[in-house]
Amino acid sequence: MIGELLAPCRVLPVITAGDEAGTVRLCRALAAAGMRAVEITLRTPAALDSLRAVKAELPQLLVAAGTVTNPRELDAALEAGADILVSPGATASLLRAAAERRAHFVPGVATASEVMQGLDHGIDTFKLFPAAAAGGIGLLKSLAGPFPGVQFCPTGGLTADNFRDYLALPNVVCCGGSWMVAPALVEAGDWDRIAALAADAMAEHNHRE
Ligand SMILES: O=C(O)C(=O)C[C@H](O)[C@H](O)COP(=O)(O)O
Repeated sequence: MIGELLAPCRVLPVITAGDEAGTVRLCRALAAAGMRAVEITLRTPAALDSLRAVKAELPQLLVAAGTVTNPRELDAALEAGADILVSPGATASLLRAAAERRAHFVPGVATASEVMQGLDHGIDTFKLFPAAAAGGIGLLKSLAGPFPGVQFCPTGGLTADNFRDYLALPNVVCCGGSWMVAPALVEAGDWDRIAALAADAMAEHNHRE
């Protein structure tokens, strides 16, 4: 189910929200360039209000809350209207809370044991985090053996140059990354570059469909 939501998104831009208006503007540019989903990390004071504003202004955009690290944040993100909850990790309390709320939860994993803990809670789609540092393409290929039904959204260390190599793997449902919303681009208001990187992320190239 969550895999069906994520597959058409291809790339999930990981946004650190500065303020509501700026985040809406950024998300509008990403949507205009063809992106279908964004992840707004709960790392800044403006994150939840920004998420709420993006949901109100751009209802067609799938909005994930990122950096959800405990059940309190999970509830706050759901209350703000998040469609999906993404975490860098997979604690027992988060897995339990997400199951109780029947939320679309994508826990972060980097090992086989963490995947198995998620499977025990009925989860089959995970964020691989930190993807590049944890083993990247080689780790994903290795995990495909014991976990044939499991899909990953690798995030952390992906770039405009390598994300297609990740997307081409059969067990990768989509990729996460901040390269098209890098703070330097956002602060400089380089909307053309942001739009070009976003459009490139959505271009088909060699992605399996
Ligand atoms: O806070 C989270 O939940 C995260 O997802 C951590 C990082 O922001 C992403 O992994 C993006 O990483 P980069 O694309 O390497 O910038």
